[in-house]
Amino acid sequence: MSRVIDEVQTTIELADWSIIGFVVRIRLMLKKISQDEISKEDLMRNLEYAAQVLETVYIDETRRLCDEEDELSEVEPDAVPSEVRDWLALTFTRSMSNIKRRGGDKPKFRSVAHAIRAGIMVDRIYRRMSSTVGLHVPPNVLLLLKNLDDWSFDVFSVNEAGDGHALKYVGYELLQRYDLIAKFKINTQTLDGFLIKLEQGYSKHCNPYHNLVHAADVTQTTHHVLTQSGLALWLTDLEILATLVAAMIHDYEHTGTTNNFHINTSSEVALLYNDRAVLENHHVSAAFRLMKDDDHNILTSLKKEEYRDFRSLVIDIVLATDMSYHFQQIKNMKNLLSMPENIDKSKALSLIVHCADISHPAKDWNLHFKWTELLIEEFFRQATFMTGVLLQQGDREAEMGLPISPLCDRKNTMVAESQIGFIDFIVDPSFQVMGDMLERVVTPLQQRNTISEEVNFERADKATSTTSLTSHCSTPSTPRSPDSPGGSSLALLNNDVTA
Ligand SMILES: Nc1nc2c(ncn2[C@@H]2O[C@H](COP(=O)(O)O)[C@@H](O)[C@H]2O)c(=O)[nH]1
Ligand SMILES: [Mg+2]
Ligand SMILES: [Zn+2]
Repeated sequence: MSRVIDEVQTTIELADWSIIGFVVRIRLMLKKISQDEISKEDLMRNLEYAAQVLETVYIDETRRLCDEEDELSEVEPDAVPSEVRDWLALTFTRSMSNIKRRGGDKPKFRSVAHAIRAGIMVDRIYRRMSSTVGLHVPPNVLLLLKNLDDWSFDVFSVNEAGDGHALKYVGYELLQRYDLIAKFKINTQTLDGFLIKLEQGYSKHCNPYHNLVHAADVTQTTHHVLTQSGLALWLTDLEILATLVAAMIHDYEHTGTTNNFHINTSSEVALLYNDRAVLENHHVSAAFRLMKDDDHNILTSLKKEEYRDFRSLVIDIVLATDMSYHFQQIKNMKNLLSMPENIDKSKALSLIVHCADISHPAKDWNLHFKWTELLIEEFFRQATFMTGVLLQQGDREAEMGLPISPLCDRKNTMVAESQIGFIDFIVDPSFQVMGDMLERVVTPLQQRNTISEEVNFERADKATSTTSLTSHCSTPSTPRSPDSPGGSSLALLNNDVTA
């Protein structure tokens, strides 16, 4: 048996890459089919490729083994799972019979043994590949994820359909759509572990609002802005990864209490971070600590410099979600926009995530209403960080002789009025500035893109009169494809974008 395994191992090494490519293609196809995203031509091309790989592997394997003794007795057919056996029957039987017919012989028992060995080989490869192939996403979640590009994407439904794993599914799907899992060689098991740990951190304090659903919501909204504005087209993969990860972790291990509450009660974290951006410092620090574990380190393929840039951008973005920095942030961006200088990349991305963080009042009424109820509930019933006793923050503040925080007094809070204030003074101005910033950054790039495309069209027209027209629109509805431009996106923003 061990000799058979050794042989299979050798074959795996020889056939590894073509089979890996084949398995990945099959998995991708399955996913695309389930999402109705594959054309007939693509499907046929991929099936043709799969058939070629299988035939080549089979023929090589058969040739290599044709002089050996029949070793079926050494192979345990039970070791081959039924799906693999079914698949073998469908795929290999015809090739085998063709080969046999060519030789004029009857099919030999040995061929069956080879087929079973090939089955074991594929099964082993599949098992090894399971750490790099996709996570299992339930079909009803997949269906909902079709709307992932929408402004009013219903993250609550995804959470429900996904058994409370909205962050895992939204996070995974987005990294997949931008092809970041492949580009940064992120091991799927590690990613799974990382996302699960994030979800656990978000669930630590049972917050009605600052939980994993909010993190998924902010990540999806960030994605919407990046893609619908066209900004993603000019970002590097590393910058997109950093922005999405920053959105995912931006409230990690939120205590369900405000920064002011931490400061007023001299909590451990307030002492640790000297009353400055207390929660935000904790979110980002705890998340990087998590990513230091081998089992949760999704950044293993990053070079030293890449890691440094990634870390710096994530820290900037998360710290900028501190609401006490809001007015300063808006003022700084307005100043930048009034000057001809380039827009700083980290400031642009920080503003996008900050806007995503306060975006629910700009979404469908049902979503906004739900978020508001949850936030108000959290303001009312704050679990204390230090004692674990469930009390209203307002009650605790009264008990401790502290002034009661705005919106934390269940009896005296006027929800509608305070929401109008929040929308008029915080949300609306933020979105105005973000719109101006996006216009300033994206428009010149779009113009340049259109001009260069027109030049290309003219050239192409001269070369051939049958050139088909393609879209000039540079605002994508889905993330850019792996081979679209973007190698030095933010360098472009920094160096080239002026008023
Ligand atoms: N009064 C309201 N405040 C809101 C609402 N939605 C969000 N917020 C505030 O913004 C911050 C966002 O930062 P986060 O990282 O903590 O999520 C949040 O804490 C609230 O203070 C709202 O509808 N009304
Ligand atoms: Mg926060
Ligand atoms: Zn938040």
